[in-house]
Amino acid sequence: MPSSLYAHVGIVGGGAWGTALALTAQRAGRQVTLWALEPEVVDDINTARRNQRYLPGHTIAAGITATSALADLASCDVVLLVTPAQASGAVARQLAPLVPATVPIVVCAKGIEAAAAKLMPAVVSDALPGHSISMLSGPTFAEEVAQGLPTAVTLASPDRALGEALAHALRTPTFRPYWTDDVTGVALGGAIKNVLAIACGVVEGRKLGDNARAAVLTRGFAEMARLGLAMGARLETLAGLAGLGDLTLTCNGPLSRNRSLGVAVGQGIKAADFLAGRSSVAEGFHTAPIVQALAARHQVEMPICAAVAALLHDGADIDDTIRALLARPLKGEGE
Ligand SMILES: NC(=O)c1ccc[n+]([C@@H]2O[C@H](COP(=O)([O-])OP(=O)(O)OC[C@H]3O[C@@H](n4cnc5c(N)ncnc54)[C@H](O)[C@@H]3O)[C@@H](O)[C@H]2O)c1
Ligand SMILES: O=P(O)(O)OC[C@H](O)CO
Repeated sequence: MPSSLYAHVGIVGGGAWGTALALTAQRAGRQVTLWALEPEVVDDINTARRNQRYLPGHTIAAGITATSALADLASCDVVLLVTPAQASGAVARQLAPLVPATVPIVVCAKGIEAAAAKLMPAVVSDALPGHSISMLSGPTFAEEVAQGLPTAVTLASPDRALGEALAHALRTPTFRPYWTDDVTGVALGGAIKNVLAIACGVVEGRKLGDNARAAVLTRGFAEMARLGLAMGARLETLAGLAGLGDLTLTCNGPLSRNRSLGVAVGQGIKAADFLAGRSSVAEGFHTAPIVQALAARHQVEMPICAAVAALLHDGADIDDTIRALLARPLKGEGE
């Protein structure tokens, strides 16, 4: 019996993930209104029942209506914000006069805003004062979710009852949300795993071996945990679906755009050249330097993330960077 709460779900963002979440919400028995930036995506969904540009190969069910007008989300019971991190603040500010403050917002972007080095919940809360801001994250390749393959996510809400109600509203037989009140942990885990997935991609592209990938993943998680604890996140969240779970998926799964960027960089291709002409987002590219700023602010060491930022943004030599990482002074594992 589907939950009767949150019967009408608004989704902002017609990319791969917004579209997969629209399919999920519809399967969960919701009426769905999906806002997309590109008029041709709106038209493709409403007329051909597909999103050829961002999620080809899936039929968009009739219960999903696409729109170019954010005002059409005014009557939704909940809004999922599924735009890239760097665009989410601006889009949320456009929503402010349109959507009543009683409507909860669920942020699904995995990044950190560059301008103020702020996590997504703070960015969206500034833009939409009075709204309750939740985060949905976890190991979720849009393609697999769209196929209806089994997937578990974390839904973080400041209010436990809200998180529980949203989880029930979005659950399907194959989409299983767990709830938590650790919004910071979920926001941070989803952002940092993208940077570490680029690092694992570099290992792959440079043919450094499976040992090296396991080392990067594990020591990368130590970096995530260090910053997370300094920022008030809980270790159980970082070790959960939105942290370690997503890190494992993205570092190993060939579907990851972040990992693919890292593979290209490891093969000697410049990040800018790899990303040129792509309309899909690799959030870790933007997140890497911001993580550096946060690490400095909170006085924690994050050498793998720093190496990724240097490779992507400072033109650092790849072999020198790898050598320097390995040559760092030895230390105790828990230090
Ligand atoms: N694709 C996935 O498997 C997946 C899974 C979980 C989370 N996410 C996260 O969801 C977010 C969206 O990613 P995606 O994969 O759906 O996108 P995508 O790469 O498929 O497409 C890019 C999207 O960004 C939109 N966009 C670009 N500039 C914009 C702007 N200025 N204002 C509004 N929209 C703009 C485009 O219209 C398009 O919808 C990212 O933070 C990503 O990390 C993605
Ligand atoms: O393709 P990526 O690297 O953006 O990863 C997609 C999702 O975040 C995986 O959970």
